[in-house]
Amino acid sequence: QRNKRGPKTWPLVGAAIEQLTNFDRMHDWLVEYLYDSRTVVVPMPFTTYTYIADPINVEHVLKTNFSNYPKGETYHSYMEVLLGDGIFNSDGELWRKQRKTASFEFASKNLRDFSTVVFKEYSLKLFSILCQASFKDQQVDMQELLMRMTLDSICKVGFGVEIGTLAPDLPENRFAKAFDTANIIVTLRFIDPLWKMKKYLNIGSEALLGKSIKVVDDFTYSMIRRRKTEILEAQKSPSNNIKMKHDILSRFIEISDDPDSKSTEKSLRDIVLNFVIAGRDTTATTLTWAIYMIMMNEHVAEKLCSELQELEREKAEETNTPLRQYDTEDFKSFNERVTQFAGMLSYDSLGKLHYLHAVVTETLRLYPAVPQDPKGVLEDDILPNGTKVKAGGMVTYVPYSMGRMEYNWGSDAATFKPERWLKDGMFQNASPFKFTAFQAGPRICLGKDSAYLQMKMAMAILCRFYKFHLVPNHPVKYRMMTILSMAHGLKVTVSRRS
Ligand code: HEM
Repeated sequence: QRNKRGPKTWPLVGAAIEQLTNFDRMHDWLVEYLYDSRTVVVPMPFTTYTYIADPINVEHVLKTNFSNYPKGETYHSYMEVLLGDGIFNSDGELWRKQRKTASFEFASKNLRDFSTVVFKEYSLKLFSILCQASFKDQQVDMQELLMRMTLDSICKVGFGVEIGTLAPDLPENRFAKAFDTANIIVTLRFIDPLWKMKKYLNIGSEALLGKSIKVVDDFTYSMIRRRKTEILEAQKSPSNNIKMKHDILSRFIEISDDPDSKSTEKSLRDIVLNFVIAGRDTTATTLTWAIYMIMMNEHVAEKLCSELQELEREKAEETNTPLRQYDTEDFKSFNERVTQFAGMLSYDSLGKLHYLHAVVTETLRLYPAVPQDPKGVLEDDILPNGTKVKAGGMVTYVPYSMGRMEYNWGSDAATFKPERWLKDGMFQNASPFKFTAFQAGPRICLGKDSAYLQMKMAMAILCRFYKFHLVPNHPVKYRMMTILSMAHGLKVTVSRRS
């Protein structure tokens, strides 16, 4: 096999041995192969995985021959217990219908306005926790805090409910804990060959999964019932002036054919949980890597802070309101000033922060929250570069590798350089088939704009007023999961900026 590109293969087991021995560093293992050849074929026992990093092949799989590359039955059966038949976990007509309705809802101004208020509120809660830590000189785990922030936010936007995991004493919440446990266990099914047996016998991780799903379901169904009652009351007595809610669940109840029907409860449950799963870890993980990137690149942190100060000055001038003086040693004046700054942040003003947009996008190029994304193959096909793929195999586009390839980004591909996204100071998009952090084609991420809104809100508030410092010797590496989270969290100390 000396002249062959790709991992070493053996009879029967294919390349499984090399892949398993590199499991913990699999994303970088793929980078090494995809660097030499843009497509890597990895034969495994009973199937073949084809990994692709060339935008031409990616476009073929995600768009041109989209119908040949569904999520597939395996993915559906592993995830069904948590995601049901929600948008994330369905193909064909079932997916198409949900996509249409959800796209319409996501474009709504009401949802956007409501999300902006929620994202600001929770970014400020995180700000307060960091403020306490900075005065007490305490270390914090940014990843844990950001996970709490995005969970609280998506529960508010998704169900219209406060679950409060970001309260100052960082309480545990039954739903949050059960949701996290369920999410981890279904993900582990992909590498645990014994999960079906454990499920049948109701033992170990599968028994715990069953219990966690029950907690998640009880909570979700009680929310659905509560919202339905509120909506029916509001519809019955419009004169009472009961305000209609803008959370995703309420919107879907309102548009369902018969809001009172029991049959819609399961699909409503699936809709909401699919949004929680799609939007929570992805956003928190990206924010965690973004904080890490600005810590490692001080000039970026400074440039970002300058852009935020510039916005502050402009807004103060526009509204003829002087900026409040503050003293970083004085808790009260420091907090009053951040409240003033937060008041200046709206959907429109965040839209003007081109450097911040570039910082977040550059983070996603090198640390995409979904580092690889496999698709099933329905029928034999030939990719544009001539690679043959067989029905029943898997084709995986690999955003983590794609972002690091010189053939995609030039000789400085490995460097964190937000400027690559700017032309005359304005953010310029790249082709979604080259920058694939949000996928591309008909199934491109539906929450992209919402995610940017939340990430920019949080980054603006935090990076204007804090400097982050990595705790010495804290190991930063990814955990091998479907989401690119940090294996040991991100331990930092925080200092206040004048
Ligand atoms: C940085 C943040 C985010 C990233 C990197 C991201 C990335 C992705 C990716 C790669 C997919 C395709 C997944 C697949 O093929 O299974 C996807 C799909 C999706 N995302 Fe996001 N996402 C983010 C945030 C969000 C948010 C905040 C929401 C909603 C609140 C959301 C909603 C969705 C939905 C509904 C889909 C399924 C679309 C479909 O299958 O038609 N995402 N996202």
